Amino acid sequence: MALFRRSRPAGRPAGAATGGASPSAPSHVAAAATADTTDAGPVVVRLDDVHVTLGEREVLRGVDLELTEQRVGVVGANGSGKSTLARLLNGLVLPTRGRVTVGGLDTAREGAAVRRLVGFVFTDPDAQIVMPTVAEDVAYSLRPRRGEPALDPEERDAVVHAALVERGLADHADHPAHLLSGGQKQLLAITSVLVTRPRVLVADEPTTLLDLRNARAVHALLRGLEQQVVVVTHDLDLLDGYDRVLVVDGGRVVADDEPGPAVAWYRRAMGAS
Ligand SMILES: Nc1ncnc2c1ncn2[C@@H]1O[C@H](COP(=O)(O)OP(=O)(O)OP(=O)(O)O)[C@@H](O)[C@H]1O
Repeated sequence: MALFRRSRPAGRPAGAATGGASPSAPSHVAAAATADTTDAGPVVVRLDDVHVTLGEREVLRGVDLELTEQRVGVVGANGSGKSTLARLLNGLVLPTRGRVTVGGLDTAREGAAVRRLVGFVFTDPDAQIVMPTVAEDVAYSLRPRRGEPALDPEERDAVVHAALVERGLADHADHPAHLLSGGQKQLLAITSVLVTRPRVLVADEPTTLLDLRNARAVHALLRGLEQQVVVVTHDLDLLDGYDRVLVVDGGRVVADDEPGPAVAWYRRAMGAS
């Protein structure tokens, strides 16, 4: 792919809630999630000359970005480096060269604090559902972290219940998580991430395993969140209304624009229009 002129507009600033009130998190969770940045304004995600080598292969090659928008989409061909880029944002992958910061926190040195700010949703919810029942899985996210007091069980259960009600999963609270449908599992995985109230949510192809109706439901959920959202997807139509779309190719961000021009450029580059 040829490099695309980077004409990214400023985009709508993040910070303003777009609806979808979150269940109230216990005070220590909320405090942990916001301890490292000011509450006002967006969390600034910065990548400075980031290179990532995995095995013998340089998967990302000199990525510079500053993300502050409420809704950012990431698209690109298979193997282009999208997942690697997404995983950098909460320290699941660290740069081989360069630096990634979130709210001023360096992912390489302050990974735990970064992960309180940035929640991550995987493609396959089975990869992130860890407890036997639906309610237990959400409660697991509220376990005390190092140096923090454990939650009062009643308070924890109330937070879990509110989160399940909000996502339409309350009737399944005591059901085995592995018996949920694919769409319900992804909702559970997202609920378990959101219950800790991250300020940024990164989702790596969260709808790839879902049918059209569930895919749309998950995208609608992501759209309505108060958090900043960065979503990797092959589902180009669902990026309508996003603030910014990045096109990744060969380990570089080759286009960076509003959804209309970025997606049109990507379709042309893929020979699909
Ligand atoms: N641990 C690893 N060791 C070696 N190479 C890896 C490793 N992880 C990923 N890669 C390679 O890095 C490249 C980019 O992978 P990545 O998963 O970021 O791509 P992607 O754009 O998300 O692809 P897809 O759309 O298929 O999910 C791929 O060629 C992949 O094979």
